[in-house]
Amino acid sequence: MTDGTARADGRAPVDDHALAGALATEAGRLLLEVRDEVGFADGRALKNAGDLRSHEHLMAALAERRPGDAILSEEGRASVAGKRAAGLAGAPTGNTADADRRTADRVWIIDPLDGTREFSEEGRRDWAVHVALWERGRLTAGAVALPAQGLTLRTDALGGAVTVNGSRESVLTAPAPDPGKLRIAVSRTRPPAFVQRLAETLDTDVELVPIGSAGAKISAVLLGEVDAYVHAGGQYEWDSAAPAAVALAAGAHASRIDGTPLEYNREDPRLPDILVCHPMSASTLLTGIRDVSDALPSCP
Ligand SMILES: Nc1ncnc2c1ncn2[C@@H]1O[C@H](COP(=O)(O)O)[C@@H](OP(=O)(O)O)[C@H]1O
Ligand SMILES: [Mg+2]
Repeated sequence: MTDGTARADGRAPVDDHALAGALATEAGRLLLEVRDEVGFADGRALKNAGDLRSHEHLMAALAERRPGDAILSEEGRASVAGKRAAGLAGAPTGNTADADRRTADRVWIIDPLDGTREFSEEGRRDWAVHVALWERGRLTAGAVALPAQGLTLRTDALGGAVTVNGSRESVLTAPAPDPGKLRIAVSRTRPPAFVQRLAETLDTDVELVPIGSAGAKISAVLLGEVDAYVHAGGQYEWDSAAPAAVALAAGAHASRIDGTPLEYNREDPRLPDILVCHPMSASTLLTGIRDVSDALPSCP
């Protein structure tokens, strides 16, 4: 879908891929400003300001550019609205009602600030903005901005993916791993307990690489900085929708850790585990995960 041809505001029509990329990049720029304005002395204040500013920017931009679409944002849930209204920041704009979202044809699934903890730590670059589009059962577009790295990774209208660095765009293809070696990205703060056992089980040299943010970890796989991302124990649709959309478009494997597909726009947004890697590594990792069998997901 595009904006249409004749726009009163003179803006050129933009496809969903370019729109996702532009919105994630813009929100990322705002987040860099928030870091400068608020500073790092009060981590909680910085996290709250970042979450809210990015959320409000994305909600307003989507309402303007795609007014008929539903939205599921981490920060637009009723539970978050209550918490924020009670605090300093004021209540955020709410998501589309669940019943309407569940029957909508087009749903934007957004995480205004993924890796909130890392965002609040001076010098860290592993945090992201996620903007994904789900249409009638599948992810059709997605963008992950890595503002502190000056990059946005996004899907494109040809069914592939690109890396955007300022005005430069280059084709993004998931790189194959070097033989005999596997660098597995894990959460810095909540690495799944079984991953160490998995590393010992595999018949290859495994290095576990702690990185913050699901979007930054999946981007690291796509940029060849690591070879896989394994997570279990808890996560939500907004944590993985946009990076999974980009990963699949870039030719990577992205699934639950039992190999079943990642599913989005469900009634319950919990999506607790994920594996992203090059397709060449998928069966080794899925088999290894199955062998350390208590790792298999407790599906919500
Ligand atoms: N066990 C868990 N339960 C719920 N959310 C989790 C989780 N582990 C990771 N996440 C979420 O997944 C994202 C990436 O986490 P991590 O950096 O630890 O890998 C974070 O999103 P947010 O930063 O948007 O809250 C984090 O909250
Ligand atoms: Mg998140």
